[in-house]
Amino acid sequence: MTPLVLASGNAGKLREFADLLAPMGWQVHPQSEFAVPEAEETGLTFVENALIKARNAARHTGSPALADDSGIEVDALKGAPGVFSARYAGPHATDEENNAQLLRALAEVPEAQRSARYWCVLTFLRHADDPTPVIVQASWEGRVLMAPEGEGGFGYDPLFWVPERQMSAAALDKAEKNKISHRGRASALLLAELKTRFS
Ligand SMILES: O=c1nc[nH]c2c1ncn2[C@H]1C[C@H](O)[C@@H](COP(=O)(O)OP(=O)(O)OP(=O)(O)O)O1
Ligand SMILES: [Mg+2]
Repeated sequence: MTPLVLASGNAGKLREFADLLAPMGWQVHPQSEFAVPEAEETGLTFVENALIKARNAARHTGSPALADDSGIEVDALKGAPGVFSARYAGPHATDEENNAQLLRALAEVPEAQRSARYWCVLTFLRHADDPTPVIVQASWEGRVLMAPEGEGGFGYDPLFWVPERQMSAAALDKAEKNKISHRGRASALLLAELKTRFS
């Protein structure tokens, strides 16, 4: 069977996708296994960046590729950091640096005005020149906490309060996060669309 290349270098995403894509019954390999060079994320939208990443991986491997472009949109910051979430504190920022940057930006903002949501766009390309990629997206509503809470997850999860569970995303267990998150719901949409189109 042709392997599917997962066009991401983010260990947190890769862990979540291991479970989320299991129902696909497809052999999924992270792009690191093929030494795919990192693509420059020059898009202004999640869709553009996800296409750039999937195309780059498909081009370098000759295999179908799936990419995830995601981030957090904070209302009090007019949607920032958005597509720049991974680079919020600088071009090679760590999760801790990005979280510290977000807390600084929101230092004067009270709890009631800290609404935010995660976005996740997934793109699937059969090959690098695929003119009809599968594109799905989903969001997840929450709020930015005043201080980090919880030990799990990755990225902004310690700062992301999940109203429907009354805990931070980092305090959710991983199956629970996958059930309700932006990535979990985008993955469900992707699997449904792949089934309709290709079976
Ligand atoms: O469920 C999540 N829980 C916490 N944080 C999250 C989540 N989902 C996205 N995020 C944050 C991480 C990063 O700051 C940015 C994604 O940036 P994004 O460019 O899509 O990913 P990345 O550069 O880490 O890896 P790659 O591009 O190789 O997939 O949003
Ligand atoms: Mg990235």
